[in-house]
Amino acid sequence: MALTPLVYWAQRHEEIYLRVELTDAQVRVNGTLLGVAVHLAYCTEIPSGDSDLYDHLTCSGCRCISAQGHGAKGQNEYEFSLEFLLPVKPEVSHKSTQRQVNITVRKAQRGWWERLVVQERKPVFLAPDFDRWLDESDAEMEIREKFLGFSWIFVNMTVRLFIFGQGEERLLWLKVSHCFSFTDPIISNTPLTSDSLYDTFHTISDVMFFCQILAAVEVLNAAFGVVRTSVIPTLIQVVGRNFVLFIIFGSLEKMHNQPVVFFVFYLWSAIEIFRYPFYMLGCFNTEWKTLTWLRYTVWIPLYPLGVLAEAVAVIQSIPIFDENKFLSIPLPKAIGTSISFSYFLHVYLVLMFLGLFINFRHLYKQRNRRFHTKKRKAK
Ligand SMILES: CCCCCCCCCCCCC/C=C/C(=O)SCCNC(=O)CCNC(=O)[C@H](O)C(C)(C)COP(=O)(O)OP(=O)(O)OC[C@H]1O[C@@H](n2cnc3c(N)ncnc32)[C@H](O)[C@@H]1OP(=O)(O)O
Repeated sequence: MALTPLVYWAQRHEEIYLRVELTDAQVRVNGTLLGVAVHLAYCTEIPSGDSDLYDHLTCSGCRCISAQGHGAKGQNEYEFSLEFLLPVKPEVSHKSTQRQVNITVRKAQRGWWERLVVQERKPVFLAPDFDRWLDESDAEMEIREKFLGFSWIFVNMTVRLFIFGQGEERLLWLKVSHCFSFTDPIISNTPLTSDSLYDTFHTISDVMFFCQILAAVEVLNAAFGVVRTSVIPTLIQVVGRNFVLFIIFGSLEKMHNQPVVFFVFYLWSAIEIFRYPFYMLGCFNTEWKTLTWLRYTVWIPLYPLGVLAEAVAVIQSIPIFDENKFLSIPLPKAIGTSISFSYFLHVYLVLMFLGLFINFRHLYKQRNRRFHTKKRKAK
């Protein structure tokens, strides 16, 4: 008689994770012993007979899953069936180890399920997977905090620009030309500390540090498949921003009063006030067309401008790193000098434009995928 293994589960908005405890499990598919694997079948109703019958079944609204394993130890057969609360997609991915089988099932519709199975009393072999467990509120809190942080930054900077910018003797073009002055980063260091363009770092940096540390979670989310996004573009985005924030601005006091900080922070936050609400609505299966359009369009001018502003910051920091030797690599006394960090910054400038190219292409594809799929569906 087949035994029922312990099955642990957790969910995200798009996926269900099942962890089947099946020590040394081996599985037969069509009679062949495949080693550690799992034999899954979907059906619209719980299968009554041999689940091999359901092996290649594809259905648009699958509701249940059955898995069958063959344990090497004691030659036990293992089997379980679950009838999901809501439909799931027919594709399934699974990974087996010596101790367990991890199964990922995609929900047919994004959303948070109140429980996993149709019946209100959960089967005895089913338990929450506390290693991966997230409440709906946990999943949304992270986006909400980043959104609130970036909104605060954006609104604060806009208000300060209007209030402190008024009555200013300097003309804006002069400020911008200061921002783009590569030769003497100290020129604009001293005057007008009340000017919003010059004291951005002091007023905004704490919140920006907080938001960008939190943004590192986006890479983990992508890497562990919590959200449907590519790891490389996310990594480039987070590493690129954090390099400028922590190394260029954070570690160099002389950069703190540079107007370029204003432009970089403003451009970064300008996209996030659309991106995070777009993700938040997505969590509730809701779409607001204007917001979707803004999320997938505003980056077109913002991304190149953002990278350009970052490049200006990097170029402005080069003479400072040369002067204070911070992060330079000391060489043996016989050679008697050190390798300045500015050499790395020159290489980084090239990497930035490579990163811009990769992410621009990624966002362009995301835009096409989003709008063209929608158009096809509408037809
Ligand atoms: C290897 C390291 C090398 C380092 C080299 C460094 C070089 C650095 C150079 C580049 C430096 C760039 C610095 C940045 C500058 C700026 O930011 S300038 C300002 C303008 N910026 C932008 O416009 C970029 C904004 N950022 C992004 O868009 C993303 O970070 C992205 C990774 C670039 C793209 O996002 P992505 O997630 O891939 O696309 P989406 O279509 O939005 O999402 C895909 C699906 O995933 C869902 N989703 C994603 N996140 C969440 C979430 N947190 N919660 C819920 N859902 C989420 C999303 O809804 C999509 O799902 P579907 O709707 O079902 O498709």
